[in-house]
This record gives sequence, C-alpha cells and structure tokens, in this order.
Amino acid sequence: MIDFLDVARASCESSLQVKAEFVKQGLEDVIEAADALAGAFARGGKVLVFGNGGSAADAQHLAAELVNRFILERPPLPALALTTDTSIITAIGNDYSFDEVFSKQVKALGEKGDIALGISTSGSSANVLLALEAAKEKGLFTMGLTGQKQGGMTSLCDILISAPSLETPRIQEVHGLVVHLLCELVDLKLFGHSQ
Ligand SMILES: O=C(CO)[C@@H](O)[C@H](O)[C@H](O)[C@H](O)COP(=O)(O)O
Ligand SMILES: [Zn+2]
Repeated sequence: MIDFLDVARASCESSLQVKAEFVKQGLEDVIEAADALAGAFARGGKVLVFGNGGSAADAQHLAAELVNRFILERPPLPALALTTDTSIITAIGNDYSFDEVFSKQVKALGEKGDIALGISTSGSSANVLLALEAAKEKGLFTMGLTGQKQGGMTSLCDILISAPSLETPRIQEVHGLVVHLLCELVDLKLFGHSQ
C-alpha cells in the first residue's frame, strides 16, 4: 500500500533540498536579473514574460505583482504576460504554429530597452526559445528561468537563472520563489525599501 505521508514527506524534503542548493549558488543571478529589470523600468522599458503550463502561471504571477503591487505601495510597473490573450494565441497557433505563439507577440510588442523573460523548466520548449530568439533579433535584453538542463536557453539568455534540479515540479517551486525575490529586489532598488 502507498504510504501517502511518506510520499508527501519525500517531495517536501526534495523541494527543500533543491531550494537550499539554489540559495547557495543561484542568488547572484537573481540579483543581477533584478538589477536589469529595475534599470529597464527606470529607463521606461517594460518586461514581456512567457512560458507554458505552470510556467505560464508563473509568468502571469510575476506580471500581476509588477503591474499591481508586491508588498509595498508603489506605482505600477510595466509587465505583460504573453500567455493570456486566447484570441491571439489561438489565431497564431491555428494559422501558423504553436511554436510561434510567443515570438509573434514579441515581434509585435517588444521594443529596444524592454526585457524578454522566458520560463521553461526543460529549457527546450520551442515557443519559448523562438520568442527569446525574436527578442534578441529586436535588440531586447533577454533573461530566462530554467532548470539544471538549461537546453537551448543558455545561448539565448543574457541572464539565466537555473534551479538545480531535473524535476519539473521542484524546478517550478524554485521559480515561484524567484518570482517573489525579483519583485522584492526590484521594489527595493526602485523605491528604497522592501517591507
Ligand atoms: O506545471 C507543470 C508540471 O509541474 C506542467 O503544466 C508544465 O508546466 C508543462 O508540462 C509545460 O509544458 C512544460 O514546459 P517546459 O517547462 O519544459 O518549458
Ligand atoms: Zn506544475
């Protein structure tokens, strides 16, 4: 019989372990990414965020915190998740291919001075890679959230934040933390306080 307590405990342990490892080796990349975001916002740029499945949810989570607020009262910051407009996504998916659902939006909305942030736990989702490629072609600064494998994101991201795991859920749990860290550090850099 399955011992559900054991299963849940093992997943929690593994999540904690991956986060502990990330705290040891990943925080400098997070600070660099927060610097880039704060700098882009200060200069009038915006961030375009995209990913699939749970990473689409992470993209929307980040955009929501930036546009609305995180913990502090502060002015709205310009962020757009490219995962939310079903008319755009179905039209591109239907007429061209699902691989282009984010890249076409980057081509339409991305401007020099903006940041493109792709989220992929495998680093190999074609629509995320094509969008980062399109962003590079348009002169945007590119950033990625990925896992241990990194896939094609290594060569396409100016800053790449990697969660040290090969398991999608564990990687996503680190990405959730990174989303909140980015919001906290951007607030601190732009508005001088974090709580
Ligand atoms: O949330 C999960 C699994 O935890 C899934 O929805 C997962 O995000 C989807 O399978 C994605 O399509 C995976 O894409 P990627 O992270 O490899 O780019
Ligand atoms: Zn998930």
